[in-house]
Amino acid sequence: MAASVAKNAPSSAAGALLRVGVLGARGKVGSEVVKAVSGADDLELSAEVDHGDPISTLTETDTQVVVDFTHPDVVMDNLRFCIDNRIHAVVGTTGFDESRLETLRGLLAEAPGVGVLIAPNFSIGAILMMRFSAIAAPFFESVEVVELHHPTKADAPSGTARRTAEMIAAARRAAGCPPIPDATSTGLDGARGADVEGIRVHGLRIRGLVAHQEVVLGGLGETLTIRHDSLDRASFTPGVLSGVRRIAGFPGLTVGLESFLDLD
Ligand SMILES: NC(=O)C1=CN([C@@H]2O[C@H](COP(=O)(O)OP(=O)(O)OC[C@H]3O[C@@H](n4cnc5c(N)ncnc54)[C@H](OP(=O)(O)O)[C@@H]3O)[C@@H](O)[C@H]2O)C=CC1
Ligand SMILES: O=C(O)C1=N[C@H](C(=O)O)C[C@H](O)C1
Repeated sequence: MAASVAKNAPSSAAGALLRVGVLGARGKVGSEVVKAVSGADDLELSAEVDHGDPISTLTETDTQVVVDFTHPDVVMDNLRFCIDNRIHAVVGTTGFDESRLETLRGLLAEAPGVGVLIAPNFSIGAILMMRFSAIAAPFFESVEVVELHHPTKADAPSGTARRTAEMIAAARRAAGCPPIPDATSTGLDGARGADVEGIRVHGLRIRGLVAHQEVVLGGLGETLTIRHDSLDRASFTPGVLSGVRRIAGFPGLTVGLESFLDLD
């Protein structure tokens, strides 16, 4: 391990700038984060690391907080490095299931004071769309999630869709809702989408799109559609910067940027 104490006091408190490194710095979202960090008065861009660059740049540059927008296949190794080196991490990369989260909790237990935020979506509109969907879900018989993204997206369903479905399922369980009606007994595999805790999730990959989601709810003689559109990847950066500024105050694992917001 390169350091024995967490670098968990935002140095801006002492007048210095908080040193922020970006993993996936040349990617579609990472490059927007680089611009946003560079433009923030209280932050200093300490490292830009992309595929093929040495991750040790982070420790060599005394990076205090890392932002990761890379790929589901590499993010766990990146986080192992950060936690071992007592660097806080704000993670947008998707692909986190319960087993990955459990692994992170184990690693963080060995690194007191280090904070890791995993947020399936950093845009405020998407966070509210998820929250509104969970609030509405127990009031309707039917609910399904449709996510729509650019065709270069690595994973399906999107992390946002998976999390939305989990939140909806939890809200319906808590309210004692019966299973969603669906009489389908024949057809082609996949035609009804993926099943996330009893909630159907459908994925579209369409050239020209960025990141979009609809949650369609239905009851007796009515439907409600809750839709969010990220039209530009800049939509993710205010949430990322909030995470960067606050992560040191949240040691351990946090899932969802909403934990940092006052939504209740
Ligand atoms: N939470 C949120 O709000 C959002 C999350 N995302 C998620 O973020 C991730 C990235 O998305 P996006 O920017 O569109 O993808 P991109 O493919 O455009 O960017 C990923 C970048 O990471 C690079 N990379 C790959 N491996 C490593 C590594 N080991 N170390 C450093 N860099 C590496 C890639 O290089 P190369 O291409 O050469 O492999 C690429 O430049 C996805 O999981 C996506 O779902 C996206 C938008 C918002
Ligand atoms: O890959 C993307 O583009 C996005 N990924 C995240 C996800 O999988 O939910 C967030 C947003 O949908 C954009």
